[in-house]
Amino acid sequence: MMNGVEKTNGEDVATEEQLITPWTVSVASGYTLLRDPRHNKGLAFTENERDAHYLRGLLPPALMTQELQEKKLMHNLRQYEVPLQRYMAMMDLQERNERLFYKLLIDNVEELLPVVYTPTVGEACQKYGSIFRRPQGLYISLKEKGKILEVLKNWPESNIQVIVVTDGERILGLGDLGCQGMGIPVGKLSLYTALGGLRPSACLPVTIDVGTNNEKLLNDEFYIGLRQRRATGQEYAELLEEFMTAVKKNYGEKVLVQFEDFANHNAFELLEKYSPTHLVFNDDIQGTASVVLAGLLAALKLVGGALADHRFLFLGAGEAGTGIAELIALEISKQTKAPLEETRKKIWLVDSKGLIVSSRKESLQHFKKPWAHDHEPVKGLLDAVKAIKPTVLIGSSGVGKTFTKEVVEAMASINEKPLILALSNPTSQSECTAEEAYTWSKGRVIFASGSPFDPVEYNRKVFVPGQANNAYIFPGFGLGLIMSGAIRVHDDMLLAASEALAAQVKQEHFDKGLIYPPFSNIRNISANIAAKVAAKAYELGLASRLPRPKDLVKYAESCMYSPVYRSYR
Ligand SMILES: NC(=O)C1=CN([C@@H]2O[C@H](COP(=O)(O)OP(=O)(O)OC[C@H]3O[C@@H](n4cnc5c(N)ncnc54)[C@H](OP(=O)(O)O)[C@@H]3O)[C@@H](O)[C@H]2O)C=CC1
Ligand SMILES: CC(=O)C(=O)O
Ligand SMILES: [Mg+2]
Repeated sequence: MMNGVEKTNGEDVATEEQLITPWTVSVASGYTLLRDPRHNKGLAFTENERDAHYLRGLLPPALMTQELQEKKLMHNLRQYEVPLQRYMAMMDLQERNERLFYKLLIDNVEELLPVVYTPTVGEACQKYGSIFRRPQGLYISLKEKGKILEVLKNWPESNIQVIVVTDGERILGLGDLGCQGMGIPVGKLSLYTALGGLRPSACLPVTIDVGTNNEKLLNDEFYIGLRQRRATGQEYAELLEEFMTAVKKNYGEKVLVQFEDFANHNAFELLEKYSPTHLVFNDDIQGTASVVLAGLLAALKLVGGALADHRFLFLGAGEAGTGIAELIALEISKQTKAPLEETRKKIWLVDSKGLIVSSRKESLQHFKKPWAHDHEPVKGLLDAVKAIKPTVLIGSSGVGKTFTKEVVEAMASINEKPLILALSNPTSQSECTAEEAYTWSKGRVIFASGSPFDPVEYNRKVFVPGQANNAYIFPGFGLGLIMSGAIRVHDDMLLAASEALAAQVKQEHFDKGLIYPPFSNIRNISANIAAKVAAKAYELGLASRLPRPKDLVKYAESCMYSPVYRSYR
């Protein structure tokens, strides 16, 4: 197929009573063709195409291959020293020539991921009002209440397979960025295509705007969102309900809705509410859990023992922290046959008030209650490390510089090879830098972080930090769901994705101290994750695409979008 997972829902499904949008389909040519990012090839249009499509004179005479265009653009991008300028150049390219954008991203993934994704996308969201040029997704605000189905029909594509939606309340570790959170669904979906092979036209970025509590944005004359404080309670729930209903009605049961960067007081509730009726996935809770579990499973080769032999301590007990904790407990429970209530006891979490212990249970949010184990109260992280003596320390608080020298030294005094994951994004919120982790542990730490760090030289040895980011999981996970026609997400699919990712870590990676494979091989990794997720969907009876393809890895690869230019007749 080589052009993305095939379309799943027919276009003419409206009944006689339903209103429809009168779309016409026409062949782009001439000036319009050059301005159409999906079909534009710039100087790569051949002589024949220039004749046949009325392009003569609209282009200078030179012809360029896509490879040469790529070389030129990479050269140009590298001239920019300011990361945000690179981001804007990439967004301009996406709006000018989509295939070239994806070719660049796929072929230079390690270099360009930090540009279109964390950390730069964080800064882009903060300044989105100033850098905004063209809308790249759908904005659904309180003003659209009662009209969301119509709004969905305004989008030029009707065969949508994945929606990434945010309400902008917890953008990375940067807090409430309101409507400017749009950079996140746009960035995540560009990875769906580049890393997971979904067709760009099948991807829909959505930002739900219910206001913002960010005073700075409310007072910013360039702010692009509703200038009011956040709607909550019934008003919020009704808008979300209308959105979820409209999405299913418009795109069918098999459209995947990925919730992204919602604040935890809504995230858990939305996931619980819509899991039974929709194909939904919360990337921050579930995708992060799967990627971290994969890293831990791989790391056992370096630190020894089984997962059940380890003790885990988290700084941060929100979506990421408790999501990961629950998946670790589930995996240990599957491996040892011990009940979840028992396996959870190997896992401890610290929130802004200190260690989560049973004496705090009454006042805890519901997602923290399972982690309130018997222990005397402990205030700070350092004391918690000393009290719990974890083998694994995971940062998921969104607060930077919290893994201090004392904390890392304490981990290194307890463990020969301490495992430390600083998950918070972007780089400014990272719990510590890679250099700090290697230096303070005297080169003994196994370290990975949510945002990328360069390799570090310590004591004449080069250490390569891995990137523990859900970007390893969600593109392949989503591909697996879509190619199998899955109708629901199941926890066992998350475990399958973790195992598939962990299996991709080879000896050469372990030798460098890595617990994740490099992103340079991500499309192959995604195909393997997709195959395992799809296999699980078939096994659980949740797959609707029948018969089941025999070789799921090959099938996944055959479904993946290729950015190579097509020839026009
Ligand atoms: N690497 C990756 O793939 C991913 C990384 N992340 C990152 O994780 C971070 C957290 O995200 P998420 O879990 O969704 O956020 P939440 O808001 O759901 O959770 C944050 C948690 O951190 C706690 N916390 C805040 N400040 C402190 C502090 N000073 N000391 C101790 N605990 C503190 C909060 O405590 P309290 O409950 O008491 O307020 C809360 O439990 C973000 O930076 C995000 O970018 C998220 C998803 C994926
Ligand atoms: C990576 C991601 O999803 C986050 O930081 O929120
Ligand atoms: Mg996120």
